[in-house]
Amino acid sequence: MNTVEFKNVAKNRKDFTIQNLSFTIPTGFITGFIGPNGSGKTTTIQMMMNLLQIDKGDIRIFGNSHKNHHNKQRIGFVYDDLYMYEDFTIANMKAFIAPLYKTWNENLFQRYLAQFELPLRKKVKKFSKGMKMKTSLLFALSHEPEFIVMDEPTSGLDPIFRRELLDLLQDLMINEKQTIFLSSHITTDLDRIADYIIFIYQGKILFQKSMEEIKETFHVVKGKKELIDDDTRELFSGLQLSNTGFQGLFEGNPALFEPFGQDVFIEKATLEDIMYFMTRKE
Ligand SMILES: Nc1ncnc2c1ncn2[C@@H]1O[C@H](COP(=O)(O)OP(=O)(O)OP(=O)(O)O)[C@@H](O)[C@H]1O
Repeated sequence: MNTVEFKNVAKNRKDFTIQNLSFTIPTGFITGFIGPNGSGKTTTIQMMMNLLQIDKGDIRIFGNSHKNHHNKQRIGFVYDDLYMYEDFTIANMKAFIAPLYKTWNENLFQRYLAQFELPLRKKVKKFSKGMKMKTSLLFALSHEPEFIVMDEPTSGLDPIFRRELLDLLQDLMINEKQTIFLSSHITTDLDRIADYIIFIYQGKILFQKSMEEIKETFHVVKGKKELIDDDTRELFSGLQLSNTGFQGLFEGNPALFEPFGQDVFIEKATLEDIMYFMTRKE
């Protein structure tokens, strides 16, 4: 079952185009959304949250149109821009936000407030970036959403809280109905917690795969430069040549390289390797 379905979505911005964007977010899993700067992650999330009009295509959330305002009750949206609330304190924000949600859980709010060590009576505009992210997370989680959407939640967080956040997300998954979608540059975070990865580059989806499949099929192959010719070059999704050697990203069964014996060195690719090689311009 899918919580979200994008079908052939198109959007033209000034110098940026998204065409035929199709992907799904499976229910009950953590899906990571990766791509280099400016590849369209925030644009995609804004379209999903109906903050940005789409030009063409169809977006479904919980099987409904993404414009259905009842969806909001069931979604927790986390982002670090709280510009609407700059002059509010967390106490003011709660008075405003809590009544909007039928499923508001005050005990949970108090628990996260203490856990995140946030001040109740300080103005949001005096918060650091990390504190704003924590505040957004606090409100998103306190109404017990089925679907949590996070745009770069770990950027601006110190490594200790980043770790805590990732642990918290994993704990949330114990309740199997929950679905999490998060964009991140920090691919090591996703290596740790994601079940699925969607990779976007220049407004196009390069792939959507399970972490298991990624770990099985993507490898970095290293060896001497002489091994690269027109035929072997074709094997790689991205290649880096130095004076003496090469490194390339290979997708498929690495047994293919067995005949090369000690002449090549093969290791499993990390998400960072995959992003690096697949977006390399030779
Ligand atoms: N308000 C806007 N009007 C016009 N173009 C925009 C606007 N916001 C973003 N863009 C353009 O859309 C493209 C995609 O940006 P987007 O923020 O979606 O990428 P991203 O993958 O989230 O990047 P990052 O990782 O840097 O946050 C960029 O070329 C950007 O210049």
